[in-house]
Amino acid sequence: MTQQNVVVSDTKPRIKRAVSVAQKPVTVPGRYIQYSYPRSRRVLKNLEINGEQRINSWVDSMRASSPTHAKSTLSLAEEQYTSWILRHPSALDMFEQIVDASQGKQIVMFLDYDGTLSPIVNDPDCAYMSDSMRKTVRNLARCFPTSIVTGRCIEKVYNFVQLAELYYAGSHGMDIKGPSKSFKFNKDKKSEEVLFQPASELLPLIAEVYQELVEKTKSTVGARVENNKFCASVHFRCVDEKKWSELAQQVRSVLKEYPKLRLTQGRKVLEVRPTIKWDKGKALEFLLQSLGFANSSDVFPIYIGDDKTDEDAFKKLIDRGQGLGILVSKFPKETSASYSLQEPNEASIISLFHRLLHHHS
Ligand SMILES: O=P(O)(O)OC[C@H]1O[C@H](O[C@H]2O[C@H](CO)[C@@H](O)[C@H](O)[C@H]2O)[C@H](O)[C@@H](O)[C@@H]1O
Repeated sequence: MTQQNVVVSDTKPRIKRAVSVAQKPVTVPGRYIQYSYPRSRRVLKNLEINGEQRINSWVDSMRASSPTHAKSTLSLAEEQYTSWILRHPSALDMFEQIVDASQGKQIVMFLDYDGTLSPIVNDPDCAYMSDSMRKTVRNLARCFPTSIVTGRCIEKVYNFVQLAELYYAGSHGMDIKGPSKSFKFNKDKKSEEVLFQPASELLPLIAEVYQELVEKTKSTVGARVENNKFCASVHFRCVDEKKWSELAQQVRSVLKEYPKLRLTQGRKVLEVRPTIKWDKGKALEFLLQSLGFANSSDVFPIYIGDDKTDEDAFKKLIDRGQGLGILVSKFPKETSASYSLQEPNEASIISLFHRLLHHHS
């Protein structure tokens, strides 16, 4: 089994790493500065580590994030929060700078779903988006090409979002669809067709591993496996913390038979996905290309996300030297996003969207 990016957990205030890493400023068009982590650190983060060791460290990191453990690090969190927020200031506080940087450029919006457009809840089937968020995203899509980029499969996320005018990149970007031809940003005017499925030949394999994961984990109370078409998600949120190691081992024991699949970590979830080099960052690039901005310097992509998997998109923006990433997080976290938005995310995200719309009108 190969593994990458198995690093972040849900609520853990990862202060020490977040503030101790020396960041290198990267100038981007506009008046502000983005920060990126030194290459050696990025390479280090992506090193594949022995599976067993990795699973143990992941479970340890989840334990440390549970409320009882988190209390002991709270004062540290408070102390160091100020330092983190200086590096990743609130996108609302920096709104004028964002507007200045995007001047004369086409803003293109990329939005993660869970934890960004909808609150994190125990039951993944109940992660509803509010009507006010839907209305605001609809308005946003009238002004700027807008995509949902999510770990969920397109069908599920569409049921929540219900906006036909958006682009959707489901299964961590492995299933990309465009909006119907009636919408103005669909330049090709080809309606609702599949734009890209880079791992389509692995569909039967994912279906098979999903069934095996269901079977293997059924004895663990609270465990849940979600079929996300090109990925499968094993949820830990409702499992007794004492059983997390056991559940992680169950997942690992299934995965070791599937060299074409790998494991990544999200918020109290392990995600099984193809080993192909495709992620939310690649999906962002693909969508920009589909929109006709492949080599354009007149585009300003804004990506908003809350999760480890969104970091690939934040990094892609830094590599392109365009636009900016906004991390939705209550706690300081190691991130390649330039700015932050804090929970309750709905209020702050809607407020940011309203300000963008107001400025555009
Ligand atoms: O890329 P995203 O849109 O952020 O999707 C990532 C995963 O999100 C969902 O799980 C997360 O949200 C659930 C509902 O709030 C929560 O119960 C779970 O603990 C979180 O990990 C979704 O269920 C997964 O399939 C997505 O891959």
